[in-house]
Amino acid sequence: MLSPSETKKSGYLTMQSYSSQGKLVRNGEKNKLVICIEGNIASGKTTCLEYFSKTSNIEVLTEPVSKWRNVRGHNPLGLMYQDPTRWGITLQTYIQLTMLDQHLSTISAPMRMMERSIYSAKYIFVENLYRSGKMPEVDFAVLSEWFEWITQNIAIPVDLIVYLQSSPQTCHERLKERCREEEKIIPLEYLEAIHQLYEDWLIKKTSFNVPAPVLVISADDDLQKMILQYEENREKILSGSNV
Ligand SMILES: Nc1ncnc2c1ncn2[C@@H]1O[C@H](COP(=O)(O)OP(=O)(O)O)[C@@H](O)[C@H]1O
Ligand SMILES: O=c1ccn([C@H]2C[C@H](O)[C@@H](COP(=O)(O)O)O2)c(=O)[nH]1
Repeated sequence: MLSPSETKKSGYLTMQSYSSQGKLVRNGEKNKLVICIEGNIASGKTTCLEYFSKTSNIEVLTEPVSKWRNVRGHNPLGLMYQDPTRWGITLQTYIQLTMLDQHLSTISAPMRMMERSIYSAKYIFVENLYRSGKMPEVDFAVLSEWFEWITQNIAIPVDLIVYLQSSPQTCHERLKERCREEEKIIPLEYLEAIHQLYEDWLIKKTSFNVPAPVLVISADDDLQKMILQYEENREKILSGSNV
């Protein structure tokens, strides 16, 4: 066990020490803001991040989808959509790892905006697979044990969640337009289930712990109107506040 003053170096997980709550924390990044952009598939998260990436002093991290489509020559994202019962745990284990990797990576600017989080991977996507009967109970139990160990032992600070709230119909249209090969088989009902889980988590706050204040932005508008909304909310977002 490390004492509070000790640090450990292991690749990118450098300079960690135990905080007063007994969690591993990253040193030297306490004053940096972390904003997570959350929302349904194709709600416009990447487009939003692209817009804010033009602002100086912001580091933008998009979801590592290319890794999820190619890990050592395998495509766990595609496999999951083809056979969720068999491959759901494979994809979600890898997503949990890659999201943890992003949360723990060194922040290169005063502020980080990142796409989704380790929290939505578990509370939305794993939960959806399990509730829809497509993830065996043992797979859900193993993933849950991993998630609980991680969140109980490692500090994963988030200062603000920006929720791009969109109708499942809008997302379905945009998803068809984007035309990602693996996602061609996603039916509207899948997006409706993801939407409901997001609403219960971030709006009703009835399902799981919400790790940060939530700023809700309606995301059904066209791009021009979205930019107006981003400008209206710029100050709140950049100060990490929802009021
Ligand atoms: N406000 C918008 N109006 C119309 N199309 C949009 C809008 N925002 C994004 N798109 C398009 O919808 C698709 C999904 O957007 P994207 O930003 O990739 O979503 P996400 O990252 O949430 O999955 C892309 O083809 C993108 O160009
Ligand atoms: O935990 C997760 C996170 C994402 N996915 C899937 C959903 C989409 O097909 C892609 C990327 O999501 P975007 O909303 O387009 O960024 O990954 C998942 O299955 N599980």
